[in-house]
Amino acid sequence: MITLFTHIKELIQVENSPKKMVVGKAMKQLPTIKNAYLLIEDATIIDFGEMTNLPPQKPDHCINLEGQIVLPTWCDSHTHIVFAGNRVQEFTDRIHGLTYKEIAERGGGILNSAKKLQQISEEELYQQSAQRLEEIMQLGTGAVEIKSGYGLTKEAEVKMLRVIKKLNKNYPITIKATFLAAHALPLAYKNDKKGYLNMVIQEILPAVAEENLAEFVDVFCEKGYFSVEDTELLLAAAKKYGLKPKIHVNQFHAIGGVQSGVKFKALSVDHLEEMRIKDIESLKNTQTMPVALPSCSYFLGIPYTPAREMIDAGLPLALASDYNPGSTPSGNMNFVVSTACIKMKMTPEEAINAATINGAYAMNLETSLGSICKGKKANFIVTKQIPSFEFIPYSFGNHQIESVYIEGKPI
Ligand SMILES: N=CN[C@@H](CCC(=O)O)C(=O)O
Ligand SMILES: [Zn+2]
Repeated sequence: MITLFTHIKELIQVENSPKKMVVGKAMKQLPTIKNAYLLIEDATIIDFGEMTNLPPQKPDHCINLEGQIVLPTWCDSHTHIVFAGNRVQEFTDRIHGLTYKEIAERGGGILNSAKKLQQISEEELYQQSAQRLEEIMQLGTGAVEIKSGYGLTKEAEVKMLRVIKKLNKNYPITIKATFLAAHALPLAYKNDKKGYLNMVIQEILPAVAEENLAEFVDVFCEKGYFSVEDTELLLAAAKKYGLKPKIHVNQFHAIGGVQSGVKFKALSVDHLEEMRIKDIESLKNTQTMPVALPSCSYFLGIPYTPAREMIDAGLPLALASDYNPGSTPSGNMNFVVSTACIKMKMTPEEAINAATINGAYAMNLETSLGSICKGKKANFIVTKQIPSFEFIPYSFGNHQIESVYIEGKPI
């Protein structure tokens, strides 16, 4: 079926041939076409251009989008949306003065989520997670990465990853799975980190690979969680199974995780709230995408990733939500883009590049998503009637979405 969208006020993030990512100064450029048309066939973009150049067409459907803007759906490259219940109690504890670290040391935090997740059935976990997935699709997300890491036992990690696989099968949104058993040290291994890492490497990793449950591997490389040495041990083991690293680094402390990421050719290094000059230097001229998670900084009241410094130094940057029950109970990429502009001083052009094409790269999806390009998936957002694309981040806390198309169909 062929659908033609006409009189689009502005078609955002267009490209003639797919690029890998947008880097440094180039992030200020956001290619657009005013008064545009967009032609899709089933799930694929087949043409676009200026209305004045529209070739004669006999589409099955024709939709007039006068006054409305069209942009690619958000590519959210870092989430933990498969989780059980919530951690609202910790939210109020933090208001009363406890820190994220203190809560974790009391057995709250990731271990609290792991306990909840271990207790519920795969079906119940699927239902809760599907609800979150539907919610983010309505908010304009058309591709998402989801991590394990609230299981922390073989059974529960595999349960999480099977839920991710089932979501991928049942929903049109593109989903990538990441294996994150090294997210926290479970109570059963409280004084035996080596034992836990051995168990992850010898028992869980082969099971995950056997069922083909993940494409990426992640480690929470942080003081009090996993050291650089632990991280490298795990990345090396995962490499044997073909899992590419996407790792949590520099959230609270800069301990060398960025350098490990670069050394192991990580697809991305994520968080980066604490960046030293040498961390920025290490990322230059590499294939590793730095990923900022501004909603996490907002919710925890921790520093924002120094986006300005990083982009001005010539690095690319992607933006993602980090949707999870502890540090970011929100998967709203519209809010992420606004917050990046307001708090990190990214321009709207930079933020949109970061949340579309660079996010796609951080999931290995840049050839099929992240821009309006012939042959790419017809995943796009149609806005309400708004004055300009800058209005999207400007109107923070609201969203300007009228409809979301995933694989060519409105959802
Ligand atoms: N920092 C590690 N992992 C998650 C939070 C996990 C949690 O608190 O449940 C994050 O990316 O912020
Ligand atoms: Zn995370």
